[in-house]
Amino acid sequence: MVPVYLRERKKSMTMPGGEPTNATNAANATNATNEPQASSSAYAANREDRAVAVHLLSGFLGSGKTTLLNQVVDYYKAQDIKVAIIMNELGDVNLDGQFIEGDVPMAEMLGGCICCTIRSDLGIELKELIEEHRPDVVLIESTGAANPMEIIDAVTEAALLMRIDLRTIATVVDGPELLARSKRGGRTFKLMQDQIRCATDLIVNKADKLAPEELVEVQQLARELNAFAPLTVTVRSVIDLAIFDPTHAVKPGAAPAAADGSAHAERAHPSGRECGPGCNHGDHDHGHGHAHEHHVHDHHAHDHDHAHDHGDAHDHGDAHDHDHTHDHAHHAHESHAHVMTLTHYFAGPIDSHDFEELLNGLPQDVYRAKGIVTFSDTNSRFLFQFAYRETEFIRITPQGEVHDVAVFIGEHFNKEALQQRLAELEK
Ligand SMILES: Nc1nc2c(ncn2[C@@H]2O[C@H](COP(=O)(O)OP(=O)(O)OP(=O)(O)O)[C@@H](O)[C@H]2O)c(=O)[nH]1
Repeated sequence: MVPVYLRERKKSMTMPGGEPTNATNAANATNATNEPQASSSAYAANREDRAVAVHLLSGFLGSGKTTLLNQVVDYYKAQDIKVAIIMNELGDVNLDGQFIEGDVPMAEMLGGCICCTIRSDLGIELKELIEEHRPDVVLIESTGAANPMEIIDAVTEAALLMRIDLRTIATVVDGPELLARSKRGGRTFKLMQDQIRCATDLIVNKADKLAPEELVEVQQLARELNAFAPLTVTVRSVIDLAIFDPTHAVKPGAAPAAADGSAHAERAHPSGRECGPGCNHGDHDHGHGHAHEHHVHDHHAHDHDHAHDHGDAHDHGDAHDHDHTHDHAHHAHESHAHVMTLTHYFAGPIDSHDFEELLNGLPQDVYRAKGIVTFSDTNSRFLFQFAYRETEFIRITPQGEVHDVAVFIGEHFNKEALQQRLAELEK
């Protein structure tokens, strides 16, 4: 048995697209070619005078955030726009970051989630990154388990310390997974809903895995949660990257024109753009420049709204959080405290068939895994990606020292049993 996909790693992480559905074709047909805008070089020349644009990439585990991030990085590099990255992983290793080219400054925030356990570090990381590297743009890729509202808070708080401008909250929606979770309910579905509500831009990804009628259903679901954000249906997160263009003007205190050219209402998001009705920041009246002063006083209101925001009858995870003095970080953590990780470092090469068998037999509760493995039978190293029962193997030739490691993410799975199975592979 040969691994499902074997592909040579390209220099960039951008993946080739799958077979798009008709709907995706239609959506992508409206996309621009992602050619740099003419004014970008002039923009780069004036970098000392401006606030640093910050874009947040949100979306559930394995939805396609890194796939998007790699495209955005390439887009910036082609325009001489200096980009820096903050990558946050629940596990102890940053596998995605290993394939970002070395000249892109990157801060790794590992072993916790920036929306709760290491939230206070985000401002520090941002400040250090900006002071040291003076980027034009910072991309923040949060963990898929993060509640974006908390990250928005952290970024806007950081704006008290430095000139930054939160422009975009792009939420990548795993189309098939959203659909499946919408039938089951539960905390993960609630988290996905929060991520959609807070988006200024919605990217409904993995359209290649949806039948046309399912695609319609997913779009309706997303639209019910967030009627304002421009929505693009994608395969491999391929979108019109103009929303990330730093010359893409954002009028202070108001939503800019959408990527599709439509106008937005005046209700202000911390990014200056529009978000869904359940996103508490819609009520904050944040605008660029003066938004942040108001923000720190609004935490009680935020907690209050968030705690009462139970669209999901099955979800009792936050039910006790009605106490307004409740700690912010703890509160955020409640929304994904059920998500757990296991990081395993391999002692040596393993058999590819045995490993594939292990992945295929993972319990349903493990919904994401990724890592680097060396196969004894193929004598090559591979990056593997396992997202919702689908596995990809990509042949890699890492530069420098890279460990063989696997990170598993899921809910209440039996860590010991999995650890034992992994150990057996090494025998
Ligand atoms: N079939 C299909 N697979 C996709 C698509 N987009 C991304 N993938 C695959 O889904 C897996 C996860 O993609 P990533 O971009 O790493 O997802 P992520 O959101 O960054 O994942 P985390 O960092 O773990 O939260 C990878 O194997 C991708 O190649 C898509 O449109 N269709």
